[in-house]
Parts: sequence; structure tokens; C-alpha cells
Amino acid sequence: MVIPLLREYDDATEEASPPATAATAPGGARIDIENVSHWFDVPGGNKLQALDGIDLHVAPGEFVALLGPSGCGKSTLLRLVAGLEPATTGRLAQDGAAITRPDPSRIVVFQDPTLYPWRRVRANVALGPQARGVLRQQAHRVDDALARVGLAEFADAFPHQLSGGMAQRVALARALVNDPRLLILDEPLGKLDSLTRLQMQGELLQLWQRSGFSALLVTHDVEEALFLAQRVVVLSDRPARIVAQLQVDLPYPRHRGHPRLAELRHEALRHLGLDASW
Ligand SMILES: Nc1ncnc2c1ncn2[C@@H]1O[C@H](COP(=O)(O)OP(=O)(O)OP(=O)(O)O)[C@@H](O)[C@H]1O
Repeated sequence: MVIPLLREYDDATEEASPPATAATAPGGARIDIENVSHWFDVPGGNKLQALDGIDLHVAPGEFVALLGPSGCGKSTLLRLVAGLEPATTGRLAQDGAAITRPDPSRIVVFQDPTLYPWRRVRANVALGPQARGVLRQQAHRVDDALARVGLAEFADAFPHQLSGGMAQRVALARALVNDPRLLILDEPLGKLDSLTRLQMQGELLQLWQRSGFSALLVTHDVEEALFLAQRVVVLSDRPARIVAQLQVDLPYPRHRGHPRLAELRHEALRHLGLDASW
């Protein structure tokens, strides 16, 4: 069942071989989240409220991080922005148009890279264009995306031949090949060892700076949020409400030991109800 898909891809790469050029950056999306609340149906006919009156605006090209206690509703908010489900109340819009369904201009990268183990790296990255039936025209973008995450030499590898960090880079390439206008990052570095995680924070930052997409990141790591984002939004316990928005007023690249980052970390932890003295 799978082989025809791979053939289709291999044929496309052989026939369509335009020079690998940098993808045209489409610019970042503006996202408006207006008074969004969300409830889930739970067993017993009850409702569980995950979000409470979220008002959040992401400017084109802005990098915003969401911090909040476990289970407060962060992933739920990302799912609504992605268009994976409709909000119970309120409005979500991209560049003024209501978000009603998933769209390739908004791509989610999850904690698990979820690569197809039987497909080579290149064929995994090609999934989006292939699903949209544009792989023949866009085959060069696949290699370009792999080059952007530093994995050009691993295009023919299988996922089991990659380290955790490399697999997550492939997941990023699979997102980038679609030229997203919004990258939705749900703890994308959460399962990596701490050194790889630090390295990939820098790589993610460079991809964002070069590509110009808007970014909405969920992380449990306060330092990561402050290192990457221009604005850090702190959420309350469930149902999530916005309790603070911290402007990270430091240029890039940021020095992890900058005293301003320490101040902001203290402030973020205080809003999370944690003692930052340790
Ligand atoms: N499909 C669903 N049906 C019922 N309840 C759900 C559903 N999805 C999420 N929830 C509940 O909504 C709340 C918020 O979940 P969500 O995954 O958004 O939290 P989170 O902040 O991302 O958590 P974590 O940081 O632990 O990943 C939780 O109580 C969760 O159990």
C-alpha cells in the first residue's frame, strides 16, 4: 500500500529537479484570539472548562510563548488556533479571516516528531506537498527544508537511523516545507536531552529569524520561553486565563546569563505562583 506513494515521490524528485533555492518567505500571519472560552464534554454529561475569556493578539512575525501550569489549557488553545476544533465561544482569526479548519499556512509541531518509520527522511518531509498534490512542482523545497535544518545529508536515511534531536529537526523541516505563516509549537523540544535542547533553541530562533513566520510556542521551560520569545504570556490554572504578559525587551541573540532574563524569570515564576528564590 505504501510503495506506490514512495514511487510517486521518487518519480517526482527524479523528474522535477529545479535548483534548490530558498523558499520565498511568505511573511508571518496576524492571529487574533478574542474572548475565547472552551468547554469539553466529559463523562456523566458534565462539562470541563479549559479556557476562560482568552484575548491574545499575535502580530505578523511575532514570537509569542505560552507558559502555564500542567493541564491548564495550553494545548487546547493551540488546537483552536490550528483550527483542529472550533472554540465554544469567542473568535479566532488569521489576518482577519475566521479560523474554521486546519490550513497549511498554520503548521503544528508536536513534542513527538511522529515520523513514518517506513518512509525515508525526504519522503517524510514531502508529506504536506504530496497530500496537496503539488509535490512535482515543489520537490526542490523538500531538499531546501532539509538543508535549512542541517539534515541535507540524511535525506535518504530512515527515522530509526536518527537521534531524537535529528528526528525533531525532520519534524521542523516537514513543517517548513509548507512555508507556514504561523508555526504552532507544542513543547517541540520537550523530549530532548538538555544539551540538544539548548542547541535546538538556537536553531529554532535562526529558522524563525530567516523565515519570518509568526510563532506560538507552548513550553514548560521558563528559560526557554524567555530565550526565544518576544512576549511571554502566563496562564492561570485551568480554566486558563491570561494572568500576565511579559515583554522580553532584549535583542537577539540573547545571552542566557543576562540579568534582565533573570528578572523576567523571577517575574514569570511569581505569576505562576512559584517561589523563584531557589
Ligand atoms: N478532548 C478532550 N476531552 C475532554 N477533556 C479534555 C480534552 N482535551 C483536553 N481536555 C482537558 O482539558 C484540560 C486542558 O488540557 P490541555 O491539554 O489543553 O492542557 P495543557 O495545559 O496543555 O497540559 P500539559 O501542560 O500538561 O500538556 C485538561 O484538564 C484536560 O484533561
